[in-house]
Amino acid sequence: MSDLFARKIEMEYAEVFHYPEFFSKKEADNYFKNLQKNIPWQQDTIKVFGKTHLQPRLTAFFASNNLNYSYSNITMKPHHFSEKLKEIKHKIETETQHYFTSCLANLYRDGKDSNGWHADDEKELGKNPVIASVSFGTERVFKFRKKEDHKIQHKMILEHGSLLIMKGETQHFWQHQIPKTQKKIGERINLTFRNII
Ligand SMILES: O=C(O)CCC(=O)C(=O)O
Ligand SMILES: [Fe+2]
Repeated sequence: MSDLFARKIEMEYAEVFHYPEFFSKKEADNYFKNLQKNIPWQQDTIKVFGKTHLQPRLTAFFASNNLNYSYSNITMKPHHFSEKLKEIKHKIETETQHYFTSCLANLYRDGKDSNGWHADDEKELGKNPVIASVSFGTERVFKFRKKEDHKIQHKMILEHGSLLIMKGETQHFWQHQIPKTQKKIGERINLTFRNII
């Protein structure tokens, strides 16, 4: 383990760790530019209460196996990991000693793009999934709320170059979201590494 600073977030029935400077500013700038340009971003349609909508962000899915990832009525087929994505994955694996097969990438184009309340609790992620979430570009608010009492919330900022680890029972007890904002803001790229078996 290196001497990277991490803090454990004080939330009950959760194991959440935040590394605000997992990548240096320079590394994060380079990754942002590369990923923005080279990821094959797509915008999917999702069905909510029988109505179809465009998803409020762009996404792409990568895996080292050929397993699809399905959520919100979407099934994503994996692309192969690029060398840059492999580099990022390797650094996270070395630091955390958790290993990942897959990565869901999100591009939030501006403050109107968002990710609604959900838990990453799909069966194919296993019982207590470890999810490693890296952020590049404009910082955004990230919120948790307790599944059994939506008034119990925890709010944090995910900075350029930061890493957030969610593990243990977090997905059983908490949902998370990236809310929309009225602010005039730029793009943010998020990579969530997962183990899909
Ligand atoms: O953009 C983020 O930080 C969160 C992404 C997320 O929760 C997801 O893709 O499941
Ligand atoms: Fe999520």
